[in-house]
Amino acid sequence: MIPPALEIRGLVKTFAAHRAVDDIDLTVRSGTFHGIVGPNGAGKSTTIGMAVGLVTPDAGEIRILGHDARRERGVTRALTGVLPDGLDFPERLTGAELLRYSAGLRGMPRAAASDRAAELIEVLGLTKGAGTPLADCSTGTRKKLGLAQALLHAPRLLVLDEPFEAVDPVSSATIRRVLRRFVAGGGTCVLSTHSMLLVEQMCDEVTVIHQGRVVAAGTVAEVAAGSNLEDRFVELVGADASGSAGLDWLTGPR
Ligand SMILES: Nc1ncnc2c1ncn2[C@@H]1O[C@H](COP(=O)(O)OP(=O)(O)OP(=O)(O)O)[C@@H](O)[C@H]1O
Repeated sequence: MIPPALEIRGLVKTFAAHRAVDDIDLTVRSGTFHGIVGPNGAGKSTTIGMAVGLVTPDAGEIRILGHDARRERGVTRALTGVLPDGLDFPERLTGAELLRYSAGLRGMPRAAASDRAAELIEVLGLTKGAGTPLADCSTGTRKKLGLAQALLHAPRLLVLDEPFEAVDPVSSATIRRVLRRFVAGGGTCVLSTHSMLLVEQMCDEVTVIHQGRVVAAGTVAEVAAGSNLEDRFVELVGADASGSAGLDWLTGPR
């Protein structure tokens, strides 16, 4: 039996007195698209960061395709491609240099890395970004370069933190096609997003996180529970009427 692409048990992370991730369990089946959703500050990025080794957990177990992420760090790192929150890049490198640098860090043969990088640059519309220092690239271009970096070594598990944020609709359509082909070819993709439409269109399963805890998980239809996902999400994370009162200085007659 194929092990889950990602299996998280009892994950905990506390920042000062704030428990950002509070005993999270999460299973991502191999060969699926899995969405992680939750309001701002819910703990999505912290969970993803721990899953891929960028944030140290206080407690919990993480397995990637059956391998213990702590004890078999080299193996899990090779199996995983990551688009992290924040995109902390070496800012003086150009996009093409970033991809060469990443390939070098992963020990990829130079010729293969160069061919793959050229293809990713072409497919993702990164010709300009490839020759521009990262510091001078637009937010969307940086996102696409981050995605190219995550794909370059042909991982089996892709973990993407808000991959479509700031990306234009044409590039977004391209990225969706690439990701669908990746999953159709047996890969697994986990992504965090604020777009319920995206989850409905792309994901097989979804996990809803609220205040550091999983409040719902299952197929998109199961979580939506007969409603549309957006309405169900608002219900799950506590619908309120913020915005309908106050601000009279802004909304009243002048
Ligand atoms: N390095 C840190 N130091 C202190 N607090 C942190 C740190 N990283 C995250 N937090 C806090 O942990 C909580 C969860 O943050 P996280 O970024 O995981 O949420 P998120 O669900 O990804 O939010 P968003 O949708 O706004 O990106 C927040 O209250 C945040 O302020």
